[in-house]
Amino acid sequence: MSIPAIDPKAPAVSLEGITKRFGEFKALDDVSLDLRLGEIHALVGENGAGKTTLMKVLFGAYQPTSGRILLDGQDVTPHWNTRKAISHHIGMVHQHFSLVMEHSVLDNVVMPTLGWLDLAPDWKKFRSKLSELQQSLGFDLSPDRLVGDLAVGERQQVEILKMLYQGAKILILDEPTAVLIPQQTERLLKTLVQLRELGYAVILITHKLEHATEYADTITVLRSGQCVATLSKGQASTSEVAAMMVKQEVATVRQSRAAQSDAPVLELGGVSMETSGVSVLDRVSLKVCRGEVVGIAGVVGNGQTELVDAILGLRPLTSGTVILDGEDIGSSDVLNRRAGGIAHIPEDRHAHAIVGEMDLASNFILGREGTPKFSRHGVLNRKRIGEFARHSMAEFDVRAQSAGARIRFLSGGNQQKVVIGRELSTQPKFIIAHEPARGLDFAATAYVRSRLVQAAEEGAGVLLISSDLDELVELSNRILVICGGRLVGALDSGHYDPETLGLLMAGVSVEADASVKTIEN
Ligand SMILES: Nc1ncnc2c1ncn2[C@@H]1O[C@H](COP(=O)(O)OP(=O)(O)OP(=O)(O)O)[C@@H](O)[C@H]1O
Repeated sequence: MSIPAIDPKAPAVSLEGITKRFGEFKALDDVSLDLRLGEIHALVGENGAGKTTLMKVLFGAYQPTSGRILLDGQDVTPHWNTRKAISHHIGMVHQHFSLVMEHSVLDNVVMPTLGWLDLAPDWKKFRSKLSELQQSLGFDLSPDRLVGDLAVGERQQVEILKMLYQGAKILILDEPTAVLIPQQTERLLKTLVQLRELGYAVILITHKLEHATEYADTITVLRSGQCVATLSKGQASTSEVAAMMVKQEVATVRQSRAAQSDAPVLELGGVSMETSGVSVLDRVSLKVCRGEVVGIAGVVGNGQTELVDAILGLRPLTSGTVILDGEDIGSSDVLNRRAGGIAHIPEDRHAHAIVGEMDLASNFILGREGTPKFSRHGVLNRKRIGEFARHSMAEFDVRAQSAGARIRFLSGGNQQKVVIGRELSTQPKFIIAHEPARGLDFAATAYVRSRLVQAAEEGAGVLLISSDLDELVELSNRILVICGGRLVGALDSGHYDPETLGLLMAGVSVEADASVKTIEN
């Protein structure tokens, strides 16, 4: 029997007329997409456009309501599921990694491939196979390290290794750069290009449109569950793709123009913190005044999370003072600090900001259930909570079926908008915004940034902690640089030189002019 030649141009996967309903709601409406081996295919669209849902259909996590999934021309739709998808060489890295933190890199990569009957697994062989795989990708993870001890970029490498080890040739990555710092992002994109050269097909769900226009061979644009364009490389510019994605006007973002007062709304004096005897914050002193946005730049893991914990009262200080609006709040607990006017947009919404099983309305008032606005004599005023939620949904453009929908069924970006809406609607004196635009599409990002500036102009002080330098430069009236738990530099607006910022972030001392203050403790 002769072996049929494979046409490299033929689609490896075709999704034909996929419709997906959740109850009455149509998340996907007759969407088609062809994916070829040896291509990077970007999938772009606003928050809630249906990108993840479409890929979950391909990965077998959702059954389509109608439409067909074709692999090499064969209809595999009936009873399609994740197990079958993996056996047909399809792999997916979700927005939230599915790794076992207490297990090693080797265990995480190999275990999913072991069956119940593998009574004497050959770990030596697995180890060398993993090592070969790492070499071919230029990864250098110790197989014995616990995944819980790895940085987020390294965990993502484990997810990629896991997919490839399982034999995936069609790789789906859902917003892989959302959690990465710029250097890691560049690294990941290089890996994807390398995989394309090796003949793999990569589907890249992304809000970074420049990544789509620069790296993808094909771009599919989704809007409100429909495919509005399929573009070849070079066919559209980043701003043209952006225009295809949105219906509404995109907010313009600029720095706060509020008259800068000298009265600090938040003041830290010599704040230090230790974890198991190791210094994680070292004599941090800073002031945030009403009307200003102060940016904190730093490589992730240099004390940003601890800084937030110190301000919120989540962990004890070894020394130092925390003053809110002239009042020493060092001995107040978290609830009292929040009641005193601190709002917090946390970096990890799943761990710290939403309760997935609760509905949207309950999430909109989380932490304020007991206030007179929403309850009386311990009984929740459901009508008022519902009205408040519907009003907030409209104001913050949260797209969901209703205020009664469980929040875990919302798209990632819409969940983030709920958190931001909840925190800003308390008219706080001081806002800690930690990676506020993570997972948001570009229009929502612009909107959230403009709302933070608006909050500052209305009199709040904002501390913006971000790994996105563009965001810091765009919004901050001043930028402070944190490295190794210490503030090491302060830059004034108009003097944000990326090179100086990068050097300070890396802990390298710089020759500074008057606009850059290096901070010596
Ligand atoms: N299991 C589910 N039940 C109900 N509705 C759902 C479910 N999964 C997704 N949806 C809805 O389908 C729509 C599309 O969601 P999806 O997660 O695919 O969007 P997305 O384009 O990936 O957005 P984002 O960029 O914010 O991640 C959203 O309105 C979401 O609320």
